[in-house]
Amino acid sequence: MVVLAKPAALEQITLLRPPEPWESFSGVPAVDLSGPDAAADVVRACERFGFFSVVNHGVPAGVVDRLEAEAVRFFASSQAEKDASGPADPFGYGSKRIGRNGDMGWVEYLLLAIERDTLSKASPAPSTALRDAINAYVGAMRGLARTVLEMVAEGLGVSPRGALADMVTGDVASDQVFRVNHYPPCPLLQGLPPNCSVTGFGEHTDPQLVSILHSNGTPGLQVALHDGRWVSVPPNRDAFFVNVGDSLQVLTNGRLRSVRHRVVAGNGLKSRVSMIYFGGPPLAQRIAPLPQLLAGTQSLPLYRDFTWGEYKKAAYRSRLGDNRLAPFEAPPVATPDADRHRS
Ligand SMILES: C=C1C[C@]23C[C@@]1(O)CC[C@H]2[C@@]12CC[C@H](O)[C@@](C)(C(=O)O1)[C@H]2[C@@H]3C(=O)O
Ligand SMILES: O=C(O)CCC(=O)C(=O)O
Ligand SMILES: [Fe+2]
Repeated sequence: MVVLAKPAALEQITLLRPPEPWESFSGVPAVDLSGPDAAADVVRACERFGFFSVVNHGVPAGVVDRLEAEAVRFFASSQAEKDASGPADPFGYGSKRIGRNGDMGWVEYLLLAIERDTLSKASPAPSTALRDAINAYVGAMRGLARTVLEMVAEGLGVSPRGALADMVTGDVASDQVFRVNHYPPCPLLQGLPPNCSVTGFGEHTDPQLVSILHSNGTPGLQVALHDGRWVSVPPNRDAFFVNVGDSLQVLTNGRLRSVRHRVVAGNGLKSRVSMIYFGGPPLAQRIAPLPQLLAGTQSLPLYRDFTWGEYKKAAYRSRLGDNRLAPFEAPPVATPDADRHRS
């Protein structure tokens, strides 16, 4: 049988989205990390949205600006130069294909593995300047991830305060990933109504504990609220955005829920550039509802125990939009009432 490759133009047309209202959401919680109530504010934001921005975070603007400038330089280089760092499998330069299972987006990216606080030697090194800028940035993101996870533990009453943070930034080498995404303006949208868009990065949840995102001033990120409504997140160059990931959902037995999010590329002239640090634990880390959060409550564990390595393997076999936690949910407990109905 001859299998015909899907023509590129067709692939692009399937990324076109029907016109939709772009409701810019003013309700994204902004947590002041230097404030006295930061821990409680972080937990409240995680419970309500699984998503929030942080300000007064202590990350020098120069670290962010330097990486953004190097990233822009990399994506502006020739296709042959970029392809020399690819294909992303999973690490390296990728264009339009996201993951290995058929997902596509109007995006090009660098996906890189981090070892402790530097770019892994196995990751491609596009240029020394980019590598140095990434290392400085990732060092800052590890610090921010630590602060946020310590605040989550404190706000939830989990001790020690470093219990969650140590999973990502502790002594044992953890599974951290770093991604720089570039969403160029899409020529398919020229001449279409202004509320038309293309899928930049399809809807999904992040598998790790937390992800920390920064973007330039171009909008495009949308998050799903708990009532299912999708809203656009106004960009803020001075802030970082934090996503609760699937693993933190399990560790907190569903009290914090991972946020579904996506990126749409609109009809504007400006590219969107985003950089995201994904804080995952060591492969052998057991992921299960924390006993401290179950003690003294009527709650049963909603998930069975698994290791991050098992979850990651399953995640990388899934499609972007899949509910990756469903196969890890605990089987329903038989109650006398349920038994009566069965007999
Ligand atoms: C389609 C996929 C891309 C992804 C691996 C997966 O099979 C499902 C999860 C995806 C995701 C989403 C968050 C991060 O961007 C990412 C690096 C991750 O850890 O999980 C991507 C994966 C990827 O791009 O390879
Ligand atoms: O590029 C963005 O703003 C978000 C991308 C994203 O969600 C991801 O890479 O997992
Ligand atoms: Fe994501």
